[in-house]
Amino acid sequence: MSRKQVDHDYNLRSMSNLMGERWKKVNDGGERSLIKAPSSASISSQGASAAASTAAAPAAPSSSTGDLERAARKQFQQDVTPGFVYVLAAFSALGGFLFGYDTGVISGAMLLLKRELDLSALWQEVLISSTVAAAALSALLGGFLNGLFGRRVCILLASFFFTVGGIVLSTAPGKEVLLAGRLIVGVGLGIASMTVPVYIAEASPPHLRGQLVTINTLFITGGQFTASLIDGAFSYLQHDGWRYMLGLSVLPAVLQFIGFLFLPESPRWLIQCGLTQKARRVLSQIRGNQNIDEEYDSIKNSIDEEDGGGDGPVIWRMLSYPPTRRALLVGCGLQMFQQLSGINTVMYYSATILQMSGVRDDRLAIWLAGLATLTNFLFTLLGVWLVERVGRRKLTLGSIIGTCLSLSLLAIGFLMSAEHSPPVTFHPLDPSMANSTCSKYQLCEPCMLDPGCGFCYRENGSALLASSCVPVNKASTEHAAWGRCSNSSLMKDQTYWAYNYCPTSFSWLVLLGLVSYLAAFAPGMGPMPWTINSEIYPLWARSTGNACAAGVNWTFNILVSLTFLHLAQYFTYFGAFFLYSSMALLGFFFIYGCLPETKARRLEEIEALFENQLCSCGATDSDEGRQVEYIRVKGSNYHLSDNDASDVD
Ligand SMILES: O[C@H]1[C@H](O)[C@@H](O)[C@H](O)[C@@H](O)[C@H]1O
Repeated sequence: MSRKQVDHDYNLRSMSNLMGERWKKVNDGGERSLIKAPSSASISSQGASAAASTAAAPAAPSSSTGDLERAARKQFQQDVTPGFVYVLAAFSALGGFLFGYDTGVISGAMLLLKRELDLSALWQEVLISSTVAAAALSALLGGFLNGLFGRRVCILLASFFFTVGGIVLSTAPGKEVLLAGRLIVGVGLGIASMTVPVYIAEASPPHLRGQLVTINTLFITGGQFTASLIDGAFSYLQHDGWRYMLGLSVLPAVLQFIGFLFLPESPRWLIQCGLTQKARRVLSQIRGNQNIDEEYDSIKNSIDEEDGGGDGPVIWRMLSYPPTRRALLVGCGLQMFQQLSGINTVMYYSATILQMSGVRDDRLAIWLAGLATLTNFLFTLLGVWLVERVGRRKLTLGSIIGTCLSLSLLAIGFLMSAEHSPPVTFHPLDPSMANSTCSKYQLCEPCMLDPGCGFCYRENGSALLASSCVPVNKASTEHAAWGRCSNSSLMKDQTYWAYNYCPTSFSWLVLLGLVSYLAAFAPGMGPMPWTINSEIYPLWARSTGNACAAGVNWTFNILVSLTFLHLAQYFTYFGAFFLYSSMALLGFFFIYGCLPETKARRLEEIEALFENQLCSCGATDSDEGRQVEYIRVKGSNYHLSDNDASDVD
């Protein structure tokens, strides 16, 4: 957009972003657009004086309002967002894709791995959780690396780790090397998960920031969906199928690495490092050679004004400076509640839920579980669409309340299934005469919840016949240790082995709960914790804040996954899902009270939103977006780069 055009047109959008900071001086004559100032404490006084002048100003004649609207429309058409920022976001979000792929693919790969490498339950657990544990630690380290080397180098580093990890995994001769590969991938995951949202947020124009950062979560769920397809496809390859599953991640990783050799560093990080000329060049490149004076000055000024909260390590300064302390609490709280709402348990458990609903074939259940990842993906797309329309706060609140309700539905579904649990009617004798606890159970429910037992039954129409509770085969949970269900060739005549579910006529309720859970969680609670964290910290605290929040996400991820089966064993599935539902309810109150709206604000404005006491947001729920009002403007040469703050009279 040329400077000349700016001289003669009104850029409402830019003004909307600017007016939170100051009123622009204009010449005599014509009309003036007034965007209500944000209502945070620091800016409200300006807003108040402006409102007073609005009230005093005579209403603009409708023809002038029409001119203003036409001018604004014209400006919007000219002010198209350059495509480069989308390219940049897409290449960065490949990090999100790898996040989703690498966390999702392991469940399918494990089915083959445990057979081929004869893995014990402990090794399976170690291989699955090592990646998440490594991610938790490296996310924390990522904060330090981000500050030191910049976002671009960190993304290059993450894609390097993903590539090396993928190669190690696909060529691993044994479980020890597999573990090394999983750890390497985990390091990449941690760094990518905290860097990518920050990089996208710092490069995006304010009106698109939420949408572009949310695309990263869309890529995460896209990665999870792709992983479930690849798992399904390669599960037919009994030999070495897992090598392809785990190795395919190398492709997007290499693509991202090559892309980032050409993509620029974040302009905000460059300014922070004093590389101002380079920052200008990069900003201009990202904005498609539009006039960047005003944006550059605004970033530069706010960085110059930042005092960084005093001396000492960044985390200490963040904790001792109230606005960043509050932002950190909100950011980490959001990530914690995201995981405590049980997303990864629900996703992991979807195959079993489907088996409860009558899908008896294991492979079909794996394919259908892909439907759950597809639902998660599609509803994240809805989040991308909604985030700039309804704002982060409303989206997150709506999502968590839906999540809470659908978790209750899931819990009720499990409760009804347990209440109508089929009885054990047949007590076969253990050939080894060992005294198994399984023979004690009178119902399917407690039998299925005991990790050592499973339910073996015959089905005739809707009737269950000769149902027994027998010990599970220690080497594979797919079979019983002995008897009718010990061998697939014996499991004919409609004889089924249910290891972690019970046949039930209430499965539709559970299925309904699963679908509504994903539909509610995916647009808000899935992406918003990442999106909001990328924008709530001032630049000096951004890497550290995101590192801590990502660390909290990964830590609670592992905590929830590792405790689920124990929870289910002690409190039943009903208890476990009811607990997640209560956590979501707590999360609702936390978000209602503490999360301010950050939509359309400049990153540099957002610190002011945390100046008030924590948990005062619910009381001032009005702080959502800006309103456009009209008053008379004197003259039409409002200038974007005119930074003098002598204000409108
Ligand atoms: O935001 C993501 C997303 O919602 C994923 O589906 C989930 O697996 C991750 O744990 C979460 O951080």
